[in-house]
Amino acid sequence: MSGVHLAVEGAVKRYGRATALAGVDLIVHPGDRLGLVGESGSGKSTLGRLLLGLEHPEEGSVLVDGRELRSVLSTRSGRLGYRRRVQLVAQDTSSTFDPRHSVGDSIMVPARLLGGHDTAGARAAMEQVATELEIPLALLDRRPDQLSGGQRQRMAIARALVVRPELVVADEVVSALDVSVQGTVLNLLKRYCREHGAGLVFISHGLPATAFITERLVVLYHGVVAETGPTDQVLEHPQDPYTRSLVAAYAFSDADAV
Ligand SMILES: Nc1ncnc2c1ncn2[C@@H]1O[C@H](COP(=O)(O)OP(=O)(O)OP(=O)(O)O)[C@@H](O)[C@H]1O
Repeated sequence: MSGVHLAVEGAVKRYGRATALAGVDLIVHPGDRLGLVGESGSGKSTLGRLLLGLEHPEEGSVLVDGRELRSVLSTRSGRLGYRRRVQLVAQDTSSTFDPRHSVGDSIMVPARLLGGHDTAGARAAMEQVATELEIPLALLDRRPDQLSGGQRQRMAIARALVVRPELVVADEVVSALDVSVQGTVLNLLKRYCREHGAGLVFISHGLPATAFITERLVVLYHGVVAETGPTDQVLEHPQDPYTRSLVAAYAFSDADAV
């Protein structure tokens, strides 16, 4: 796997009068496990959508392997290629799965469309990824409403990983889960990235989960990058006042939990 190199340069994104991103620079190297943290409204999800090419900046650019993402996505083959390489796992699994179909059927859609598998190949790819994610195969026949939140989240990860993406953008994927289930989901995601050399952009409010799974942190504050650096370094020696307050709150809630 060669890996995806993404560069965001001077990205500005506004929604009406709200400025979600006010000039953001960011590089995602192949195989990077990067955390995007910051308070609600700081622009994390917007930046994630820019990386996925679901939206484009009004100013500045997003480059994939040195090419403008917008132009890569302008052709059908470019879109399919990029969707195969870069996959989103969202928190809201209700939009990931069609309530009328089994989750297995939904997982086979990208396997066929993006992975190029026929039906038998898509089934084999699905069963392989389910096994990797420790999903009992019988659960694949269930509809989404017949699964627990944790099971559904794991299925959403399976749907993203079935095409063997080189980069996974995970937006608040564990925030709604019990702490015990969070650990399992984080471990499975981390294992995929390690075993396949895949990159990860992990968007989260939760510093403990982000610290566990990432190697580098980008702290967003009001649509700008307040601080960036190796995860351990940022958490142990935060330089920016906002990062300090974020880390202090984390240390406090950690002490609280003991
Ligand atoms: N589709 C949209 N329409 C209008 N405003 C939006 C839209 N998406 C984001 N915003 C605004 O842009 C700003 C950044 O939002 P964004 O969702 O990127 O932040 P976030 O850090 O991911 O927050 P959260 O953690 O709450 O998801 C906010 O002020 C938000 O209200």
